[in-house]
Amino acid sequence: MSRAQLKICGNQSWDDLKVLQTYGDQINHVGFIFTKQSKRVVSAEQVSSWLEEYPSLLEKAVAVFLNQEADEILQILGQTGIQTVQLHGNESLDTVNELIEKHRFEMEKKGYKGTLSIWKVLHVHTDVMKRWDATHNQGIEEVGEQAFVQKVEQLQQDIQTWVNHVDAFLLDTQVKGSVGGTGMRFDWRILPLLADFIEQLSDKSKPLWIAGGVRPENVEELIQGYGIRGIDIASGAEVNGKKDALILKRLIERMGEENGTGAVIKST
Ligand SMILES: O=C(O)c1ccccc1NCC(=O)[C@H](O)[C@H](O)COP(=O)(O)O
Repeated sequence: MSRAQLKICGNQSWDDLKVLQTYGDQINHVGFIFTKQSKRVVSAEQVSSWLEEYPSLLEKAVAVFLNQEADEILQILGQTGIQTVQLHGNESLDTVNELIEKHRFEMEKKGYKGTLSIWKVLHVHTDVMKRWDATHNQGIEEVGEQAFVQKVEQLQQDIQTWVNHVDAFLLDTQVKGSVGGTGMRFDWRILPLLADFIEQLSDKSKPLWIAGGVRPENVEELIQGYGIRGIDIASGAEVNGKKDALILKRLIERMGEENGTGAVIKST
């Protein structure tokens, strides 16, 4: 039995990292966002100075990008030393392959061994699930269910496309007009259909992270109810845009000491 894993994303300051350090052992990954489209954007200079101060965070660090060129991503990785990237947009397989190749070349040139770890984000739109729910309640099942089934099939197709090219999947809420870090959850009833699918395709070895509106009040539902083993939070650990020690404490307490089977995707 082991704890579900925790990633705290969108860290923006020394103060945020100081708060995270208090719970260092319980936090498996810390995320930094390098897209200007985020209100939580940080620069490579800032992050490398923070990681110099807190070197134990380097191996936990995840660099988040949104539809950026391979060369820009590589430059930021080179400056910060981060080796895990979260691709949050509609990046193509070509971009990912270019990224992997160029990263390998750079590492070899420097005589380093490290390999790049790639997490692909898949977006679950709030609208489709709401429509499915609403039409179900009104008994017009066919239209709503069709939209739901189409969305599941599309996500399953995306999983199939990416499964052999990435190290982990992250599901996040897609809200019209926003790109991430929305603080809104998607309809988690879709989870078994996607988690089981990933499990079948990847022989249980592909971690699945859930983001979007997770907070202390609902994290148990994800872990106990859906067997999820990777929890990703930005807004749900903040007060006025800053990471908050009390919320983190509550979150970690709610996640429990030993809260599952240790399977990364889901317990069966
Ligand atoms: O958080 C952002 O501002 C953000 C902006 C653009 C792309 C990604 C972004 N966040 C990445 C994350 O992994 C967040 O943790 C995830 O979106 C969940 O956020 P939240 O619902 O706020 O917990």
